[in-house]
Formats: sequence, structure tokens, C-alpha cells
Amino acid sequence: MPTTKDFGARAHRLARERGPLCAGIDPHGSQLLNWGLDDDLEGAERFVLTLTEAVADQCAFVKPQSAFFERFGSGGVALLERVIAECRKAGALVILDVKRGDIGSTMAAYAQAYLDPASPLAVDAITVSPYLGTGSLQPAFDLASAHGKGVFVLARTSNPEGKQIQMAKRRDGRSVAQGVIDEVNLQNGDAEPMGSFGIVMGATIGACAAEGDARLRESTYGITHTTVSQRDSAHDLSQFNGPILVPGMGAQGGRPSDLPRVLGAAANFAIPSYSRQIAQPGPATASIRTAVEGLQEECRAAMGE
Ligand SMILES: O=c1ccn([C@@H]2O[C@H](COP(=O)(O)O)[C@@H](O)[C@H]2O)c(=O)[nH]1
Repeated sequence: MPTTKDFGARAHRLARERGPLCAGIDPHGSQLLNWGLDDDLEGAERFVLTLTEAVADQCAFVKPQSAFFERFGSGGVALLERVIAECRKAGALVILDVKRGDIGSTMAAYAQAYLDPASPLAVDAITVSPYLGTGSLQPAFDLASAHGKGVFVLARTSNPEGKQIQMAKRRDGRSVAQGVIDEVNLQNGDAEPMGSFGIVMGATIGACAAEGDARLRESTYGITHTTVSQRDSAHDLSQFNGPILVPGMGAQGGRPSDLPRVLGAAANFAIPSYSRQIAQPGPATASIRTAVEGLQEECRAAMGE
């Protein structure tokens, strides 16, 4: 039974309060150099703590990219723990972009690492990969449900290489991505205002199926989105009832106007995510805050809020 303490409900509430934007915290070598910092642990620390101070009380969502911390070894992981704690203290929901996926028994250990509140790396939600089968992610769904956490499953990623596998056709006619979308949505049931199980849809991908296409599928083939999607060029989000993390904004070319194009009516579930672009005006925190405010407004307007 979903409650107001669940990730979906908390995300919905905070996005309305602070805006839908997710601030990515990626201590990328080139970003450190842009700020006049060395590409080492000390530089990364200055970079991420400055960004955290600028965005964590302003944004509903903060998304550290684990890889950029892990490259510094145990010191980087300790820094990640610190960023998580600071962001949560400032009231932001932390989505750790860690893209885990493994056989069920190992997946349970990954879930424990990030979704068990007793873990030093506990966050509000994580990204996971469904390429060992969406069913292999069940331990993460279960632990998230038990602790009011969220899970975002990669469906259509923002990189051009993703299309070949994600848009491949399954035997039932749906694309691999559509199968993932439908399977994740089963976890959400009829949760209100939305469930805690989300998908990742890059801002740089093709448009969603128009409403008319979804109706045509039903009337012509007597099928619904949960069985077969007849189009392979588009995805159908008309029944999706969870948060949609949208990376690829800014540096990769995605714009707020892409949100309704890619997500259709589900754009109101969008969490548009920017990493490099929000660090660009730094290191002055006031400049970062002003840029984030502008992007929040552009995203809200594009989402029809
Ligand atoms: O499909 C995906 C999934 C995740 N990402 C991650 O988002 C940020 C994007 O960084 P930008 O600087 O805003 O381009 C990065 O951490 C990726 O690993 C993605 O880009 N696409």
C-alpha cells in the first residue's frame, strides 16, 4: 500500500515545491579544469562541495554520478558519502546514478548498499540496468518498497549507441525498451499521485507515440499498451505512472522543449537532469543558482506547469 513517505509521493511533492530539475554532481576532469582546479581528489572535493552548497537547498533532486567519485578510490567514495549526507541535510532527494544490474542474489547486495537506510551509502533512489532481465531487479524493487525508496530503470538512454539494443523488437512485437517500461510500471500499480518506480528516458531520443497512435493500436489490433506496441519507432508512455528521469539535457543537446516531444502527456512526471551545464557558470555559487533558477523556469513552462 503506497504511503506519503514513499519516494514517488515525496518526489511529486518536492518537485512541485522546488521545481522538477535534477542537478547532476559529476566531478568530471574537464569540469574541474574549467574551474581552475586540479583533476585530483582535492580538486574534486572543492568542486562537489561548492556545487552541493549551490544546489542542494534549491533543487528537489540531486544526482551524483558514482563513477566520477569511484575513480578516486576509497577517498572518492568517502567524498560521495559526504555529498549524499549534505544534500539530504539540505532537503534534496538524492538519486545515485550507479546503473547497477546483476543476478538476483548479487542485486540484493547492491540494493542493500544503496537502499537500506543503515548503509553509509544510503540514498533516496538509484539507477539500475535491466539487461540481466527486469525480473533480476526484483530485490531492489522489494527493498525500495520496504524503505520508501525509489528505483529508476534504464529504458531509452541518451547515448546514440543505446538504440540498437533498446529498440530491438521482442517476439511479442514490443521494443525491448517498451517491455522495460511496461514491466516497471507493473510495480507502480495504481499508486497516487505516482509510484516510486521510474524509468530513464534520454532527452535526445525520438518522439513518443502520439495519443492517436495509441488509440489506433487499440482499435485496429484490439491490444493495449501492456501487451503489444505495434510501432518500433516510438514508445508509449500513456499509461506510465512513475517518475521519469531525463538525462541528456544541456551538454548532450536536450532542451526543455524536448520534454513534451519525448514524453508526451507523461512530461508531467519528468525529472530533467543537467550535469555539465549547471557547473558551467561556476565556481561562483550565486551564478550557479541563477542559472539553475532559469532552467527550472524553462522546464516548468515546457512541462505546462
Ligand atoms: O541515458 C543516460 C543515463 C544517464 N546519464 C548520466 O547523466 C549525466 C549526464 O551528464 P551531462 O553532463 O548533463 O551530459 C551523466 O552522469 C551520465 O552518466 C546519461 O547521460 N544518459
